[in-house]
Amino acid sequence: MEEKEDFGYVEYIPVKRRRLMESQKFQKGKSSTIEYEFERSKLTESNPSLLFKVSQLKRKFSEINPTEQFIQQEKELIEHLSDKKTLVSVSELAKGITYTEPLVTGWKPPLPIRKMSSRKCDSIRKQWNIVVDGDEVPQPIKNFEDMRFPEPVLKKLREKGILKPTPIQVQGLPVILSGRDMIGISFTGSGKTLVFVLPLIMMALQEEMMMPIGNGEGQFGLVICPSRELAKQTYEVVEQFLMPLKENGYPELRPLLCIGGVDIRSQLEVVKKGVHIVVATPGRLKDLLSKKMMNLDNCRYVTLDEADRLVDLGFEDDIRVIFSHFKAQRQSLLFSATMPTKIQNLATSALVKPVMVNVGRAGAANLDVIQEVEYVKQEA
Ligand SMILES: Nc1ncnc2c1ncn2[C@@H]1O[C@H](COP(=O)(O)OP(=O)(O)OP(=O)(O)O)[C@@H](O)[C@H]1O
Repeated sequence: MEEKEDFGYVEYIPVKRRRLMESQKFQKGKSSTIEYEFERSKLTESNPSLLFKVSQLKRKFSEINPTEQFIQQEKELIEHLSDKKTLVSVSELAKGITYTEPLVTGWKPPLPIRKMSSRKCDSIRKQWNIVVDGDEVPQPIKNFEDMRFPEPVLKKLREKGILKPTPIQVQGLPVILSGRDMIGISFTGSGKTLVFVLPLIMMALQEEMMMPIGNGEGQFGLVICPSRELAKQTYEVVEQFLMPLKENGYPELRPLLCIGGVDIRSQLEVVKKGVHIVVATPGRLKDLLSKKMMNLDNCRYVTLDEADRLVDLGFEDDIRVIFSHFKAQRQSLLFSATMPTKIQNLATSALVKPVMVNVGRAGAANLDVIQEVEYVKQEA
């Protein structure tokens, strides 16, 4: 009985599988090499290997001169490298959070400056060779007093012989004090350190007054530098302004220099007491964050100093890891001497409605500028 039933049984084959079997029958007899080539070319189109990309680039560049080749190559490679990478934290990515509005600070310039017309602002910028870009750019301010720094800070500036702000300070300080994200393009020695250090100290003071940092708690502000030397110099500038504030009855702010080559235990001792401001190089900072010896839970202000060097030295991935530790929106500042595509990509992914302040020297080395050298015969 059972046998009879089995004999008449026709197994049901789903339509999808049937189609597949039909197509396999059809494909039989065709050369397997052709199939393989076809599949391979499909794969190469959708996900080309590095070797394939390089051979394509080489073919493309054989017809253009070496300078154009270099610029084109750099552009293409940067595009491939920076395509999908963004500077946001893991939790932000997971929750689909994107910030659309800048942070608000309690800082406001005096009324006459707030009332300054945009024409007047433009004429000041022109006079100081400042180029700006962005929405609702805060007014430039031509003296430190109107920036409303506390007296101990103003006194320290005077002691250092710093009487009038430099162009990047005239525009950069009001932008940052008002809470905006900023891209600062300036050359070495333009006075940019104070542009991010002074608002950092003001912000940390304000936060400490509202909610003091407890033992073992993390910092309000972070500066990331490409070298230990630069980090040390920046840390010293921070210290110079914290001292007079403390002496004049302001809350104590503890800074930390977080760099490689220094005994990690001494850095952890400072962390235990709770730190307000950290000046770091990417490697050591990433290390401490990954080992959970430090966190960015309270951090709401971050500066990437010399961003072009940070990228050139290969710290881009470390910076991404560091940014993945943020828990909330922060004010982000990026300083660079040049603005090649890779820095633009970094800025776009990290900043919210940024203001760009450019006081770069005319003719400074830049990817958009082709520099040609012509050799001439010396006349007798
Ligand atoms: N407004 C100012 N007036 C006079 N001197 C200033 C002013 N601002 C900064 N300085 C001084 O100029 C020097 C260079 O400033 P700073 O280090 O901030 O420049 P920088 O652009 O950060 O340069 P670098 O790229 O070398 O770090 C410092 O000694 C600083 O104290």
